[in-house]
Amino acid sequence: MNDKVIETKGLTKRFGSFTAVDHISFEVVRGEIFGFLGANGAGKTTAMRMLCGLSRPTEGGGTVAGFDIVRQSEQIKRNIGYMSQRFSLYEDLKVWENIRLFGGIYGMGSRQIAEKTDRVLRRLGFAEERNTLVSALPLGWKQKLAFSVAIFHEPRIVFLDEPTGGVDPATRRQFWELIYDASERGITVFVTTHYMDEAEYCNRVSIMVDGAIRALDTPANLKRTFDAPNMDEVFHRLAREAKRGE
Ligand SMILES: Nc1ncnc2c1ncn2[C@@H]1O[C@H](COP(=O)(O)OP(=O)(O)OP(=O)(O)O)[C@@H](O)[C@H]1O
Repeated sequence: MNDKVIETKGLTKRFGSFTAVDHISFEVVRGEIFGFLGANGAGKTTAMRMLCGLSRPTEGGGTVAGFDIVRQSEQIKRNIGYMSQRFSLYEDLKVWENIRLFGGIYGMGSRQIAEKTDRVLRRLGFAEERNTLVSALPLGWKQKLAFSVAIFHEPRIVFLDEPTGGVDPATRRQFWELIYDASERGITVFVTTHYMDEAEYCNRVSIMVDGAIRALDTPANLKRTFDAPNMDEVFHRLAREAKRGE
């Protein structure tokens, strides 16, 4: 089995004469937690949309979960998980209804969904909240539920776009315990974040500056290379090079 869950070569996106993503090439392997960092406007969302089969590269290409991002974008959409702060759960549906809905979208049968729902709710400590409307849950709980829903169909990879925006460090750590669980089960996690404590939790981190990948390594190696005490310092040193304003 191919251990590479993402492989890109020269992946590029231009909007007119503006190059939003500029020839990025990298690989991510099975079970890896890969942090995708960059200042506002660096090109993260544009790159992630291409990886998810939602936007066609202008040049270059790659594979995700074994599928070609240009020719097999439909298969990619069915075989990945996705969660963002902006798009996740339906607030006016109950906890179990959200799970059923997303399980169905990803093609799971009702029997399978029902069995797995119990397991997932128990694991989250949410068994009592099964019939609660999502709108009534605290933000940190919503995020944990949204993550569990995104991986409910056991995709090979889950894309997380700033999944923990707006929550305190203690709740973020609980969220990351779920990420580690998923990674131990072999699910690859591709995560964008603006929180540098989260960057420290990743196996490897890439930092984009003006559309290009400027650094890519483990947090420990990045700190050594840039002679910095923490990822915050590494990030700001590179982000300062950016020509694109906020
Ligand atoms: N559809 C589009 N048409 C023209 N320019 C675009 C389009 N989408 C993105 N851009 C530009 O491409 C650049 C990269 O944007 P992108 O949203 O990928 O950055 P980002 O790193 O995700 O930033 P943020 O952290 O703010 O979400 C920005 O300068 C943005 O204005």
